[in-house]
Amino acid sequence: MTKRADYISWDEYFMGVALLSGKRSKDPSTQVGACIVNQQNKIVGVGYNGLPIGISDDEFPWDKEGDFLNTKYPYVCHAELNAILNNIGINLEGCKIYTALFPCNECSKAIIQSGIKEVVYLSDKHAHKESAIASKKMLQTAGIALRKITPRISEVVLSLDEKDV
Ligand SMILES: O=c1ccn([C@H]2C[C@H](O)[C@@H](COP(=O)(O)O)O2)c(=O)[nH]1
Ligand SMILES: [Zn+2]
Repeated sequence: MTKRADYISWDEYFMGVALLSGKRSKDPSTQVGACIVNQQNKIVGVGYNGLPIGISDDEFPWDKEGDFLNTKYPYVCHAELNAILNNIGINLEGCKIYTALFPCNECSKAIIQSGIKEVVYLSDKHAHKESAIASKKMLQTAGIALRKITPRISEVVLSLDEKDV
């Protein structure tokens, strides 16, 4: 037998893990997942956007508009920050972070401080916002590589049917 040719690339694998993690998010508008990978291509942290531990995602708002305190924005812990905080207890110096959405300025501060050296992202849908502009400025000044990926495949289908294993 010859080996499979249609296996997914490292980028597709790690972005896929980030996206799968994002499926845990309760945010009705934007589900973000992030996956941190070390220099040996080992996953060392994952996260998604969600409320901090102990804060009920049924009691706090998920609205985007209205009075600030009645929106999700002051409460949600972002995917990239969660991935950093959830890491397996190592120094993240030299790691890469895969994230579905280009990190905001607050996540970028945490990325820089943690020693992560590359940000790999899929969507930059908030590029026009001041937070994204500030974020790029900080990441570029800090010498962090930014790479938008365009996967060869548009989806990865996962069957949970035991017969497909
Ligand atoms: O760096 C980021 C930026 C945003 N998020 C999360 C925070 C929110 O839950 C959504 C953004 O909501 P919109 O409805 O698109 O404004 O994404 C994140 O995890 N990381
Ligand atoms: Zn953020």
